Amino acid sequence: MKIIGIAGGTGSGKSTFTNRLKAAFGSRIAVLYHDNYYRSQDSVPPEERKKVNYDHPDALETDRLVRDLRELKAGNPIDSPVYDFSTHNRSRRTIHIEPREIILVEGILVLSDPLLRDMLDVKIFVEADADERILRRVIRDVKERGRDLEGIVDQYLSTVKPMHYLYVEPTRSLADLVINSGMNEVAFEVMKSKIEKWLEDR
Ligand SMILES: Nc1ncnc2c1ncn2[C@@H]1O[C@H](COP(=O)(O)OP(=O)(O)O)[C@@H](O)[C@H]1O
Ligand SMILES: O=c1ccn([C@@H]2O[C@H](COP(=O)(O)O)[C@@H](O)[C@H]2O)c(=O)[nH]1
Repeated sequence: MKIIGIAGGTGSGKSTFTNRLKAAFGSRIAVLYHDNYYRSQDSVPPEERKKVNYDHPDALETDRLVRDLRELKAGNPIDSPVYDFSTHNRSRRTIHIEPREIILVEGILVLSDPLLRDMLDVKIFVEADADERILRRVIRDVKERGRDLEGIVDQYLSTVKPMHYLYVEPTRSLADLVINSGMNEVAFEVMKSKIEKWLEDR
């Protein structure tokens, strides 16, 4: 089994790149989203949840993600948690994931944790200018994550931006490949060929 990590700032194009690879290989690839491993906020009142720093590594249950990857590597299926951004909380649902030859792991901080990073066969960092990333985030968070403009701006300035420069950006230098867009055709072809080769060789 090969594990590919896809990191990068919010709105950089990680999901775009991940989804393109997933679409090319279908059920031969499984995807684990680090976002789904945000900690449960059951004990935090709904109004307080907005103030949590979701861009600090401690907000994520990365040790569970590492355990789940180890299970998949050992040939066992897992039940991944599912996170609901509209309520800032883990949902009651889980996603059953069977072991696959290729696993993609996507999230802003997948290159930050040493245990997780050491499990990755390829480390990718997707970059994009900060202004483009925040503009994309505004549109996405309003349309898909039930947010309002004021809340997005407050959160961006208080936590998302400072944490990006503290924890996300420094992992760029740990990547094997730095790509300038999730739509980058050359990077897509390179990764597609690499995955095809892995699948042929097994
Ligand atoms: N190169 C691009 N050009 C235009 N829009 C893009 C590009 N990359 C991503 N987007 C759009 O920006 C939004 C955020 O991209 P996404 O891949 O979800 O980012 P991330 O997963 O890194 O947060 C999505 O609506 C996506 O369609
Ligand atoms: O309850 C939450 C949990 C996370 N976030 C934000 O999500 C992004 C990471 O997701 P991307 O898809 O990479 O943008 C992170 O910057 C957190 O701030 C949230 O808003 N609420």
